[in-house]
Amino acid sequence: MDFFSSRIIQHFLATEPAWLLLEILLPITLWLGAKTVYNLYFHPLSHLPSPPFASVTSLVLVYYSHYDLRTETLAKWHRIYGPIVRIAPNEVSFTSQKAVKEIYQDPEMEKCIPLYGIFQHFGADNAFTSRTRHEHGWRRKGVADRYTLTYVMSEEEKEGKIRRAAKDYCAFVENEAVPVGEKKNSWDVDLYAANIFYATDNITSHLFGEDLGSHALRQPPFSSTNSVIPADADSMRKRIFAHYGAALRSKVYLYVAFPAVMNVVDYFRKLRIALFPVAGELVDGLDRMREFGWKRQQYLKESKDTRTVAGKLSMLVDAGSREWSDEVAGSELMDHILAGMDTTSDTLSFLMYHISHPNHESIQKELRDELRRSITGSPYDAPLSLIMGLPYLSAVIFETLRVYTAIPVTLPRVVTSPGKTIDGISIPVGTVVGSLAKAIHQDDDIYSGDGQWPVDEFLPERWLTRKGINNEGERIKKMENRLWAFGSGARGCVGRHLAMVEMKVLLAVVYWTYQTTLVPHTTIKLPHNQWNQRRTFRDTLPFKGANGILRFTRSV
Ligand code: HEM
Repeated sequence: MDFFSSRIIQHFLATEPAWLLLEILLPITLWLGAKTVYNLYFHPLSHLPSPPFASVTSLVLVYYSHYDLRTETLAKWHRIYGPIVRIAPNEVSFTSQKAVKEIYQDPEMEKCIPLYGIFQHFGADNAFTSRTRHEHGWRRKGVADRYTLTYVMSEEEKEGKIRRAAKDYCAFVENEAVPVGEKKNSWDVDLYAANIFYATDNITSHLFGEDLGSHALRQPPFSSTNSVIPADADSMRKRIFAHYGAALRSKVYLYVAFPAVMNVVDYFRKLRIALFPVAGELVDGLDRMREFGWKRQQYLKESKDTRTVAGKLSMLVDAGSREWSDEVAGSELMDHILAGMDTTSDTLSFLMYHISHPNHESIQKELRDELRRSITGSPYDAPLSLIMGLPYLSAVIFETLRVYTAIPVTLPRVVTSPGKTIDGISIPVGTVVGSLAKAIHQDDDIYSGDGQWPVDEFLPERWLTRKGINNEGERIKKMENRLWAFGSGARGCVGRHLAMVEMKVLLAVVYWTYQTTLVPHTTIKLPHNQWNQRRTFRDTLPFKGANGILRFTRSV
């Protein structure tokens, strides 16, 4: 070793700097050149269409991701290059229905780790982060029965928790938002706050029961000496605002582009958690939510109320099953909290913002007319089945999920079995493949109604049956089947029915009661920076630079 290093040092001292530089740069250049030639001409994916440089280096995608342009760029590439695009040397994006089926319904496809690993909690995987179908299947089975449409509907019909949360929402608007004018019928509302409080109260009450829910919209209805039950709504609100840390989540693209490097980063993250379990994670805003979930789960172990998701999981832990432990159950519950907060509230925010714009007044009017026509008494007491069946309300939500998909990005999977073909193309083991809702939802054949409704416009009427035209039911069924806002296959969204019930109930109550409009100028200072910080809002909102305030005026 000494001999070797002294030879290197001698060589280093004896060589002209220019030559030295050449000696270093030449092998690097040759290596890069060889890799470029390989990627362009000899790689098994080299025959696929690809934008300039994308098939040579992942840095092209990293560049677009860094500037929040990845999703838009991929959708554009698909428009130019067709349904199969090689978007990086080792990554292919697909949009056809056949491909989506072959990727997301194939149990041998694995989740792209370490990307999904960053959603682990308490050092444990959950259904969402599980890599293989074996790791995923039993976790999903443990919770799935608490999220079927029948279960969600019958719980709501019996308990009315979601409708109570909608009532809390209106109380929040009228008691806590900023009043406008003298008439006492108009309020300027921090839309992000109202919607995320609503979504969080709902998912936490579904997971832990109403008493142990987050109570962010209204003060807890009772005083309690139990430290698990929040003493006031304010502390919960602060927790919610802080949950979306800048942390690793905003850099997810690095996990796909540089898995080896991110594996090292991940190793140290896991080491920290292993050394300091639970408390080791209490380092950012998200950890305060973790603390919230963990405490409730521990508390619920005593109550044995198996109607809630947490109660059901406690039962599985108690039953001594090999797989379920406190940490695994905690990780699952925590994932549901996070998965149920932003997605549902962002969708609501996009929708409400869109229909509050002066150009889209007619959509809001049509929605209100339908609600006023159909719901005769108080909207809080309207039968759930009536709300769920309203065609225009459904159409507006479907169109929002299509145009402003809360998760519009690629859902990456890794090919693990040799001989895999997708859309007729043979894909080597180790390739990252995926699809993205943003591109799928632009499918002209499915969504344009033979050119009547351009796919890049927000037109709820595409979801309604036209009079005097045959096969309208079939046309709409096809659109619903192609709608990919909730993903698909065994790993598609488990909470989709809960989300749909929450959204329909809130929109029915709000648009029965109020008219909402944009507020171009406001002096209100928001107690959070979500409108600037979050990629979803920065990229997706129809009104970039939106101030986040919506005016609610009681309808006469
Ligand atoms: C509008 C609202 C929602 C949207 C757009 C949405 C979207 C999605 C999507 C696209 C996936 C698939 C991710 C992937 O394959 O990588 C997913 C998975 C998931 N979602 Fe949702 N979601 C919503 C609401 C909810 C709610 C309310 C919950 C409450 C529990 C929830 C829980 C989950 C879970 C646990 C998974 C992982 C499922 C698994 O891997 O087995 N989501 N969601």
